[in-house]
Amino acid sequence: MANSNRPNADISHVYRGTFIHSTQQTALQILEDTLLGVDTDGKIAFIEKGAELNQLSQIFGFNPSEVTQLAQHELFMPGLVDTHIHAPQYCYAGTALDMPLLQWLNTYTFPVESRFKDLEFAHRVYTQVVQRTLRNGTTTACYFATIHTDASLLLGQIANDFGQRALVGKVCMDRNNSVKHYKETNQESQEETCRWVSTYPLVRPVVTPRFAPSCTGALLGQLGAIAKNNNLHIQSHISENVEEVKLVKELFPESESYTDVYHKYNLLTDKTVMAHGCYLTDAELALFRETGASLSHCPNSNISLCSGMLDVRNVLKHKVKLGLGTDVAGGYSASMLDAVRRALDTSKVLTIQDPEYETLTFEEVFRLATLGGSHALSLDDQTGNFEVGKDFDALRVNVAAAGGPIDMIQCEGPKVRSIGLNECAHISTLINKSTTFDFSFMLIYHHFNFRLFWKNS
Ligand SMILES: Nc1nc2[nH]cnc2c(=O)[nH]1
Ligand SMILES: [Zn+2]
Repeated sequence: MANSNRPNADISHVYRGTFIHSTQQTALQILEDTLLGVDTDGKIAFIEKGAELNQLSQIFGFNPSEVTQLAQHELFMPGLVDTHIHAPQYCYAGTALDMPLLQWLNTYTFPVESRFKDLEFAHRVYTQVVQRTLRNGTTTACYFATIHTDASLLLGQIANDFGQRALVGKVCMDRNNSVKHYKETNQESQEETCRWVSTYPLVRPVVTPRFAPSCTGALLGQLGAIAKNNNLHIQSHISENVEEVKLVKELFPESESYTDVYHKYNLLTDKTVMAHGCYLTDAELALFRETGASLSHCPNSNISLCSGMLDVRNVLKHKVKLGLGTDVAGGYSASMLDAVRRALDTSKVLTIQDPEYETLTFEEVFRLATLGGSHALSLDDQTGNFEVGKDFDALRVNVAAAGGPIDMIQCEGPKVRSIGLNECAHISTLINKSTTFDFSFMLIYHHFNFRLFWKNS
């Protein structure tokens, strides 16, 4: 039995069945007939083989008859981590994808985001995005809100009330020549960020310069200082599209690169997550690695806005922390399962272009959507996989749920070793491996209290 267990913990729940997750060493580990104990604080107290039941029940003082046994077609996997999503943009997700980034921001995004001054409207949209992402299995989300502090506070409150682990950023921008009413003065942005940081009650605040073109150097420097003085997370966008990279060169001629702009203003730290990075050079990736900053790969958005394709293999080679993001509404789907599929698609397109290119495996992308995301957000001490001491933040998956998206086909054949389910709805004992998946979920969280959500939605 592993000596990392915590025998003094008070156990509130014990589950027995199949657990799948990622570790640093193994992209997808399948633990069959496994026992996992959760303590009264919602933390994992032990994870052991089913055969150890009697011994564990004595050490931890629980009754073996109270163990929750998963059915044959059920499994637990870690909650999905969306490392980059714009909560206000959920209200137009799936529309308005007919322009490249900078025109798209000016034409659709800024006018819509300016409406979030209206708290009633914000409440409606933010409730919907939190509920929807939870239903899709996102138990941790790193949100951009808008420039409005009170509406951003509301988003944090709503995520907390529904039990979603959230990082939330009040967007900062003191530069906007196209939609002039949707920006702050430098002083407002600074003062409101400080108010945001100090009044934020529950969920973690993130310092959020929208991206370099929306901020003056002065504001970037002030935000870097606020993050440093309060040891805060930072999020922004980088090198998403060619025109944007060119614009940054013009706006910040003294900087060596886009990455250098953020670095100069102390915005690249081991608590920074930057979305996209499609056009980063190897030297810029090395700077990410050096500073401990991470990237959020948002493949749906990159394709939908015709921005580019991230070479994930190269990012991994540079040992830069990497998670997946939906980037709603540049990405049209609020589902991390979609992000998994699009990440695989993009990788395969890169292989079509260059047959030597080492395509990502399903297992690697599963890891990006779970452990990779928690690592990218510096939350890997709390979530991302099933390790003793982490929160039990899990999805209970029933692949045979009545009315669910998957048909079970029983036939003779090799045992399924890989949890890769096809959207066209087969998991059969003949399919050894496939690339995409769709689940019937039951979400179980223990990170605040025991909460049970949307059964099989
Ligand atoms: N995809 C995307 N890129 C951005 N760059 C700056 N703002 C945005 C945004 O809202 N979405
Ligand atoms: Zn974005």
